[in-house]
Amino acid sequence: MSKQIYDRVALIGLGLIASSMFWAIKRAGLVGEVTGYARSSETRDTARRIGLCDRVCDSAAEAAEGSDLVVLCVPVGAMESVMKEIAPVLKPGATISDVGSVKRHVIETVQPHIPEGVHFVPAHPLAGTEHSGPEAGFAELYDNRWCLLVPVENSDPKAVAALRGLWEGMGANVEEMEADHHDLVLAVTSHAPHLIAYTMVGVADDLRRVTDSEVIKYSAAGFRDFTRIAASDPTMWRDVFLTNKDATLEILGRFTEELFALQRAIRTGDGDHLFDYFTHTRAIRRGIIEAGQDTDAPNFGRERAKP
Ligand SMILES: NC(=O)c1ccc[n+]([C@@H]2O[C@H](COP(=O)([O-])OP(=O)(O)OC[C@H]3O[C@@H](n4cnc5c(N)ncnc54)[C@H](O)[C@@H]3O)[C@@H](O)[C@H]2O)c1
Ligand SMILES: O=C(O)C(=O)C[C@]1(C(=O)O)C=C[C@@H](O)C=C1
Repeated sequence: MSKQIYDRVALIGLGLIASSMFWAIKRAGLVGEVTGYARSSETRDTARRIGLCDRVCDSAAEAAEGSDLVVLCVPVGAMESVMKEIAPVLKPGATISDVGSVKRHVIETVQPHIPEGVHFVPAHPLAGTEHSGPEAGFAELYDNRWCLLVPVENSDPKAVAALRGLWEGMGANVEEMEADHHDLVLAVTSHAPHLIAYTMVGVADDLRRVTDSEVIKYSAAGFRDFTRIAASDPTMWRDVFLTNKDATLEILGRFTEELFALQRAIRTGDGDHLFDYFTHTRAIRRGIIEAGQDTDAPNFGRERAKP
């Protein structure tokens, strides 16, 4: 039985996420033809050179025309303008999806431009690395990782089912989630942690210790992890914070309160507070492991598997 889910899929924006999708799609033979478009001619040239996409097009509209599924893989702040550009060429019955890290903003800016008869099923794969661009992708990125589908009101069940099939075929575990809830959950699990990592590395640099070779040489795993995360793409993360403002600010507010409490405990020598707090957080980590939910990037850094 054929595993093919769509005849033609267009990937708009050929970076880490789109290139990983392409290799994963090819690995499993999920799509007849994959077209692709990126804004810069340099990226399009690179894509052609490494065989990323069956056909690399010179405009988003050319890539989207005739496609059964178009996936917007650009930074969240660029989704609306791409959607406006491709809207006139979409074929009736096609599905528009995206991979943006924020969902409410994407729905508010993209949905108004979806033509009558075209389906819209936003999505977000919870997998990535600090690398970006067309050469950063690899087929295993989504293996055993979550992909959240965030259907809008009146999303066509068949369009949702087909997209679910595509993500499952790429190796992901799929669940559905409501947009505001998604944005709050991601503010806790991804957005605030990234901001904290950016800050920590910035603070260390202020102290002129990051570039000190001894600090790098002897830095413990915790700080190394911060520097990895703080190397993530500036455009992508600028857009995430500007478009998930409320949830991120709420979580950062709570974070600051907890931090102040810990700061006070250190200043006043309140060892009980510190011990109880760390005992509580250790129990959370152990609970995650016992529930089999440890998502420590098992696929980070693997070689890209060519189709
Ligand atoms: N990197 C991650 O860890 C991760 C994880 C999940 C979801 N996402 C989301 O996926 C999307 C893409 O992220 P990525 O990591 O692949 O980024 P990336 O920087 O690797 O790639 C983005 C691509 O989009 C192109 N682009 C930017 N603006 C464009 C425009 N206006 N028109 C056409 N192309 C344009 C860039 O040239 C680049 O090729 C973002 O919305 C991001 O929030 C990222
Ligand atoms: O593994 C990483 O480097 C990531 O930052 C991936 C990560 C995350 O925070 O978990 C980053 C952004 C996303 O939208 C989804 C996944």
